Amino acid sequence: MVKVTVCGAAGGIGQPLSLLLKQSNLISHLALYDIVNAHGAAADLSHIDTSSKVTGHVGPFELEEAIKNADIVVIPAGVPRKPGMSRDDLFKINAGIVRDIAVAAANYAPNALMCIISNPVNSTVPIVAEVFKKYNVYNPRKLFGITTLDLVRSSTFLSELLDANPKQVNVPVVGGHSGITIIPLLSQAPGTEKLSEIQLENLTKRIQFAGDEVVKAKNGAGSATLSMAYAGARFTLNLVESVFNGVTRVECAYVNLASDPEGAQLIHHIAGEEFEYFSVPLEFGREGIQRILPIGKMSRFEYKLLTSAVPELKSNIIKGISFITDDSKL
Ligand SMILES: NC(=O)c1ccc[n+]([C@@H]2O[C@H](COP(=O)([O-])OP(=O)(O)OC[C@H]3O[C@@H](n4cnc5c(N)ncnc54)[C@H](O)[C@@H]3O)[C@@H](O)[C@H]2O)c1
Ligand SMILES: O=C(O)C[C@H](O)C(=O)O
Repeated sequence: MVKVTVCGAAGGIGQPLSLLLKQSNLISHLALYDIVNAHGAAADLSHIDTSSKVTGHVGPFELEEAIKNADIVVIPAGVPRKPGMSRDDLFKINAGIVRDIAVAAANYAPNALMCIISNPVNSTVPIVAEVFKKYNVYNPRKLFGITTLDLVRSSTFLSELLDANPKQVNVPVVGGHSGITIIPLLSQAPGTEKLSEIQLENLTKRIQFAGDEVVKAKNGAGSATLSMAYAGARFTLNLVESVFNGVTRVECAYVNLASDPEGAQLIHHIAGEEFEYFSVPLEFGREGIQRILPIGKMSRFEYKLLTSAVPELKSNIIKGISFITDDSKL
């Protein structure tokens, strides 16, 4: 019996993500929460002939029911970018939205695995951690910023260059989830030794700024939704398989390095600096994060990317943490 609550379920990501989750037999209850239209989305999805029950919940008064005893809470709630905006520009609105959902989760589903999609992910994940700390229910092994879209894009773009099947092309992506903090470790993917330095640089930039490609193409109507729904479902279902079915899975995600102090040490050693959150390859297990896996060998170019990413990443993390620690009402 696995209950998954999607917060922001009526949105551009929320609806197709919920559709993909509805197809899984591993989920028994799919609870859709939003401040608008979640009853309609739930009625619609509930006609699909898979075994999970679907319920809809609208507005803060129905949040408790939506989130109560959830095993997994996935959060794609909040505003998306328009052309010319950075992910950090979304902080003003999305930080409060994610905080309020985290407070409800800390109260009504303190053991849930928390999967954060809302941007800026580099800051919203620390926000959830700090809320859970204030409520004394924090387990860093159960908190994830979903960066799967960076992995999906890396596989797609690299496979185009190599003329290969994207399903057989895997690139670890570490760091954070915004521009230069996205660090694809292309040197670890077989076949990239055939690419020139310029090709590797261009491909890296394309992966780092792929979100802008979609924002520009949508021309004011938002950012990636369908590819994100695909990525979010892949991540969530891998987590369900590991935690509830005992199948070991490996995925990269943006996590608190306190989830595995030994793994964290290796990362700090490579970076030559300490930071609390980083996207890393993870092995999932019954508790959520079982192990942070080594990030492996990096090229000199990738090492430079890491050095340039750290200041922005650190400032994003501090911004998220202080949003909660400076809030005396919580
Ligand atoms: N992590 C990633 O890789 C990634 C990828 C794409 C988009 N995103 C982010 O996901 C977020 C959602 O994007 P979208 O395109 O689905 O936006 P959207 O506007 O289409 O949908 C957002 C939904 O959130 C709902 N919402 C607003 N306030 C809420 C609240 N307090 N509680 C519950 N729901 C609330 C809205 O009603 C809406 O239905 C954005 O912040 C976007 O930047 C992240
Ligand atoms: O680009 C965005 O704002 C949305 C998302 O983070 C993405 O990478 O597509």
